[in-house]
Amino acid sequence: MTSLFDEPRRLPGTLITLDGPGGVGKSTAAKLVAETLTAAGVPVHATVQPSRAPLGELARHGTDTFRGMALACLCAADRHHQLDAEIKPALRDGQIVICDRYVASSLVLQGLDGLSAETVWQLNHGVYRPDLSVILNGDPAVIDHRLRTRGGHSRFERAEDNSDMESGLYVHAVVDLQAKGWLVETLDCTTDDAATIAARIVSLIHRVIEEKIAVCR
Ligand SMILES: Nc1ncnc2c1ncn2[C@@H]1O[C@H](COP(=O)(O)OP(=O)(O)O)[C@@H](O)[C@H]1O
Ligand SMILES: Cc1cn([C@H]2C[C@H](O)[C@@H](COP(=O)(O)OP(=O)(O)O)O2)c(=O)[nH]c1=O
Repeated sequence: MTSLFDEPRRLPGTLITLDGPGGVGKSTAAKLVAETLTAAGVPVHATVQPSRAPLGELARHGTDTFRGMALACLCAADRHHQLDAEIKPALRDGQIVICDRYVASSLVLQGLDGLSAETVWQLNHGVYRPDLSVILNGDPAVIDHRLRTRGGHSRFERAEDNSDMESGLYVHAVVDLQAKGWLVETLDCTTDDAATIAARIVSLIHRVIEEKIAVCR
């Protein structure tokens, strides 16, 4: 599908995305990672998908209304707009952008609605490839316990078998992303606490930045 010709120009900043089943600990980890990097004096822009712009809020609060292709288009449109309006400007500015959910979430959630991966990739054609895509996953029973304790935020998260389904689909999404040339790291979040998970993500980010600097030398 996507040829190298379509690959958007790389920007000075670093895009790190976090995806994984609802309740696995993405938002908690994203917050801790941003706090750790900020405390170390690193310029960080923390953001979420769907975005906090009107289109994103429509998707976030509209999972009972919008399904299938409609929700897929809404999330993809919000992602393209957020890239242009918010993420790429921060990357041009040299910042580290930590994005809670990205294309892997669409592969999994829109997949749960019956869309093929090919359709999801078509709608996401030309999106900026992250410098690192982190997938948080783990034992579905543990993730389900966290999710039920916190409470489901969407139609997907309220489904009884959500953790089983999402956890399995993220394993497929990793293979798909890697086949597209994306750098992906999966972290098992079954037993480690949130601070440990965040520290592991921070060290992955440092490694990615060091490799970028080495390539520029
Ligand atoms: N590593 C962890 N171990 C145990 N509980 C966690 C961990 N990470 C997050 N939690 C808790 O699990 C729940 C879901 O976390 P959250 O960050 O909201 O998940 P997500 O953003 O992936 O839906 C929250 O109550 C949070 O405090
Ligand atoms: C990013 C994304 C979100 N969504 C939908 C389903 C998600 O549950 C919903 C909201 O995201 P979610 O991360 O659950 O929001 P929050 O935890 O902040 O309430 O948006 C998709 O369907 N596809 C996507 O690619």
